[in-house]
Amino acid sequence: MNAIPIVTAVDLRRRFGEGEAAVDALDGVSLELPQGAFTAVMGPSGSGKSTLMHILAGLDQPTSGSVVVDGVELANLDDKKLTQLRRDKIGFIFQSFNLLPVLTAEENIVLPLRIAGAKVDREWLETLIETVGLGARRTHHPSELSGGQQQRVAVARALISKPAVVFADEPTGNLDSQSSAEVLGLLRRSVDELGQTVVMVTHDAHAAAVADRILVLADGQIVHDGDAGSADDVLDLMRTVA
Ligand SMILES: Nc1ncnc2c1ncn2[C@@H]1O[C@H](COP(=O)(O)OP(=O)(O)OP(=O)(O)O)[C@@H](O)[C@H]1O
Repeated sequence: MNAIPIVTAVDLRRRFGEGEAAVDALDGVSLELPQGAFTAVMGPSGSGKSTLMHILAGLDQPTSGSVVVDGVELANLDDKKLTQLRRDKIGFIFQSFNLLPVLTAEENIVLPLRIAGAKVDREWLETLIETVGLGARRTHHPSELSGGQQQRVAVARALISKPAVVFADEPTGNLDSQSSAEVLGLLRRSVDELGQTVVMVTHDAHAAAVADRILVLADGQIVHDGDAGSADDVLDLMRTVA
């Protein structure tokens, strides 16, 4: 594993609300995500997983603490520069696919580049379409695709700009087990074959076992950080720490 951190967070705190109603969603989280690693983030509902992802991806600001993505301190960026950084360096995959229904699979994949006014690297597009196994369905619209196929389009869309890091928030949450396995296999290959850095929130031990490393959050703090191991190892881990 390459040791260069693509994402570094130091003492992140995020408080929602004020006074007696205040919730500390993150309560002092520090971490480094090395390049070319697949990290799963687990933990009980309400432990701060989504809040952490949103802050690492520049979608939400911490109450205190710092985030550096690919050498850039997010707190130093104005809105325009932050939007640009998210566009250039970060890919997202959501539970609900978030594809545009009026666009074909291929048009959805290249949409981030079109929005940015950036040129489409045709060779890379072909590689991605091939890798995600959508060659025969590139002109289909999302309504003509299965959930698994839609999520594969979303994975290709997240990778099209060759981002420094891909954040996936429960990417298999809406999929059956076979489609889940396909999407997880795809994320795994993006790490192994393309050197992609991937961070994935999941509740599923089988999904987490595909990662290299597992972070477990509880009450806004990291309570475990270690190698992923097998699905049974992950289940044991969740029983003991969360
Ligand atoms: N916008 C908000 N306003 C107020 N409280 C919030 C907000 N977002 C999150 N919280 C609170 O912060 C805590 C952490 O929420 P978060 O969504 O990060 O947890 P999670 O681990 O992702 O949960 P889940 O697994 O259910 O998605 C929770 O107590 C939640 O109610």
